[in-house]
Amino acid sequence: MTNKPVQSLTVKKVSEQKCFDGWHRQYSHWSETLNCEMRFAVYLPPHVDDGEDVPVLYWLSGLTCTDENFMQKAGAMRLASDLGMAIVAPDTSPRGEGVPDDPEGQYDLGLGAGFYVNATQEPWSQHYRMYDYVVEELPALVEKHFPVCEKRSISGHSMGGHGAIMIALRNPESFCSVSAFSPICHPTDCPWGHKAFGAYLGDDQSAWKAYDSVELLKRSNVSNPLPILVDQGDADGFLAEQLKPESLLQASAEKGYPLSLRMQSGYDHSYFFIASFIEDHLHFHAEHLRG
Ligand SMILES: N[C@@H](CCC(=O)N[C@@H](CS)C(=O)NCC(=O)O)C(=O)O
Repeated sequence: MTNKPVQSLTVKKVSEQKCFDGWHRQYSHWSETLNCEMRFAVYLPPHVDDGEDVPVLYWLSGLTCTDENFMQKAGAMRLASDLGMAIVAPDTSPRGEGVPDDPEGQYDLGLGAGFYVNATQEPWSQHYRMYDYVVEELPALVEKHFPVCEKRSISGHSMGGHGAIMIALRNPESFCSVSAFSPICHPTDCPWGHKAFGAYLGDDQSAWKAYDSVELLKRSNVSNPLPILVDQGDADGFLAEQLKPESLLQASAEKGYPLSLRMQSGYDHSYFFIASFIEDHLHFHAEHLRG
């Protein structure tokens, strides 16, 4: 049994490294939303040591990741330090004893595969509420414990790219900009989405649409659109079957919603691709966070 702490919204520092004059830290905390102990990572630029409140970029990772993949592989911290931007990277699912996993042990359901939705089906619904965690609990924790201002942007990769675009389209007032690498653009129309949404949300596919970026874009308000930047490698092995950026592009064209989709020649699905373009994304967000 997990020991549930009496006080919510408390955090415990579990690691700390100085990096480009700022700090990379990991924190653990009890999540009321996910009903388990969680860990997240934060990069704080040197500006916070001078008493400045900084804007935050939330980063959502893909299948199999934890809070560590982005921080260790993307190479984002040098520029985040220069730009005075904090980065917060949560885990990709609830974790720990009593949290169910895919009965078949596959990587694309259960642990490491929360898909940023609120599960409604057994056995998932007690813990798999990553939508509420990212939209509500995590920002509340971050804004309570770190010297950040209320300016937020969001980005992510693959399953996390789906999470970033979907969450931003559902909460446009909460973010200044959104970007994604290789996002799962249309989860209601690909095998990863069918497997996860079927398990977490049930067989009624009308319930899936609330978490599908293409469906959300079709229904979005274009009068004040959020800036969206998407990078996609054309040598990505998941592109045709799972990612479907052409569906997002078509919805944005039909709706008249501005979207910048850049196809990048020769790049695959890995963090080598993310590392190659992360600085463009940080500059993009910095521009909109400043505005
Ligand atoms: N090839 C992986 C598929 C999962 C995958 O490619 N995960 C991506 C996100 S969808 C990732 O970022 N992996 C971790 C890493 O590269 O550090 C597998 O079969 O386990």
